[in-house]
Amino acid sequence: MIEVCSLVGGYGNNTIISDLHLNIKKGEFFTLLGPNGSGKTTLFKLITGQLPIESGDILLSGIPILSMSKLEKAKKVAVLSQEIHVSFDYTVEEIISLGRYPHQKGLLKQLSKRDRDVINEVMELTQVSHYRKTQFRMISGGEKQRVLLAKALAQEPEILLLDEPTNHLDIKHTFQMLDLIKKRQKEKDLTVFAILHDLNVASLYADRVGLLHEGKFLEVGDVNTLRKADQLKTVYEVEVKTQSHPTLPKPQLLMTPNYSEPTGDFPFSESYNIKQNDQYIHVQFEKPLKTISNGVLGEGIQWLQHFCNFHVDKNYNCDDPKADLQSWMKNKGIPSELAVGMMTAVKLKDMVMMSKETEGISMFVLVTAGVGNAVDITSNSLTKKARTIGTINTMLFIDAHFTDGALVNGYMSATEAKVKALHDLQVKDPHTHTLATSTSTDALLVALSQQGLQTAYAGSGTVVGKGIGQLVYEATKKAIEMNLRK
Ligand SMILES: Nc1ncnc2c1ncn2[C@@H]1O[C@H](COP(=O)(O)OP(=O)(O)OP(=O)(O)O)[C@@H](O)[C@H]1O
Repeated sequence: MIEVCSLVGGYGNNTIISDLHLNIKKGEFFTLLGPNGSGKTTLFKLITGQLPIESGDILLSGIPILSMSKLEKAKKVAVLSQEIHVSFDYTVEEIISLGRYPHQKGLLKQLSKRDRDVINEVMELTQVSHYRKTQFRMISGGEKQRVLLAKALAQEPEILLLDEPTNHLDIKHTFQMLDLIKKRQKEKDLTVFAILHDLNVASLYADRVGLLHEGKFLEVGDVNTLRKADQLKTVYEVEVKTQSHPTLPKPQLLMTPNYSEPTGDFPFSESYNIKQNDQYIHVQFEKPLKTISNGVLGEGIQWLQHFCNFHVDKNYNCDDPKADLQSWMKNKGIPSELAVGMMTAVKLKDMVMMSKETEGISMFVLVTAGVGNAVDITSNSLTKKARTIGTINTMLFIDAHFTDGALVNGYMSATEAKVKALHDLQVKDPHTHTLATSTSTDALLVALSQQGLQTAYAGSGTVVGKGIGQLVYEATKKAIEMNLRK
């Protein structure tokens, strides 16, 4: 649909694009990426015909652009560039009507019924109908952008060329505009070529991306190209870390500024405060800790500062435990967006706290344990809703610096230690009478100060993993023994 072969172009003697090849398929959403000055706009202008080609070819729908008349091109291609040139006092509707010009017939070039239908449709689509009679110059930059997109769509093009279409838009309108273009791409098999600066937005919408570097493609590929952090560092000269979007299989990039707050090590053992009463346990740190947890609140991997375990009645009706925890925390002045929230029917005075130092790494753990809902995870029987007191809640705090992998390792080590405690105490699944491996609603958090040298492993083959194992084992065993004695 768009074929670029051995393209060379630029400004007079200043060649910017050199020997560039690109093939964009019909119905594809292609995004051109690259740092300032890499040649994106120059390539865009070569494709739109605003700049003359020095050598090479550009074919649109199989036809060389040099052999296309202006009208022929306007029937196939619509352009939305950054520069807004509207010099007359047109209304919004009049501007959009200009998009129908290539399709109008006869000398008088009047709008037909079909033209009017298309104009109304694109106005509805871009949500600009309500200012159809307003002067174009009277609307905001973002609204102008939507009107110009409506004009481009009114052309009913096969190819849509966009130079930073979301430049003046806020987040809501950026996503609204790209959703709309995406919908049009899918419904009308529209081919989209877009320059975007925001790599994360590009990752969410593009089928393929091209990374332009000094007038040449460093790589053209699907959005997973953006997972290559080293390549992005070469091009953009910034440190990036690629992560996956939480709900979509798409990469998202996180930048680390060269500037960082002067932190300095904080004295771990003096930087927290524990509040414990019949209602709740609240561990508060002076600084956020990197935390992995399956808590009702604060789940996944996050930087968090408050760690809470709330007591509930054993008949507690947990329709919306998240909302309950948020409101309880609000009452206590705890910011729930920075907290892990757990619940237990175990009496909180039976909490066990233990600490340990392993090869200079300090750690401490808080465990509340009930085993009424003990489960053998390998058995077939599925436990119904828990009716008795029986949850093991574990909060483990470590003064160390773990990679994300080590964080997962640490989580495994703590879990393995809990299972060993259950086995050594011969806790059984009441349904199968086999040894239990957990209770049906256990919660665990492992929180790290992220101070000192980075550790990549924290499994059973490491000193820190063993330390976690021994500490969690001792504390869990003691907490279960207290519960069993009741
Ligand atoms: N009108 C011009 N005359 C001469 N050189 C130009 C002209 N416009 C751009 N250039 C040069 O061409 C090179 C590429 O510019 P271009 O605008 O294509 O980059 P870009 O990737 O679009 O950058 P940005 O992200 O900043 O918009 C730059 O070195 C620029 O100085």
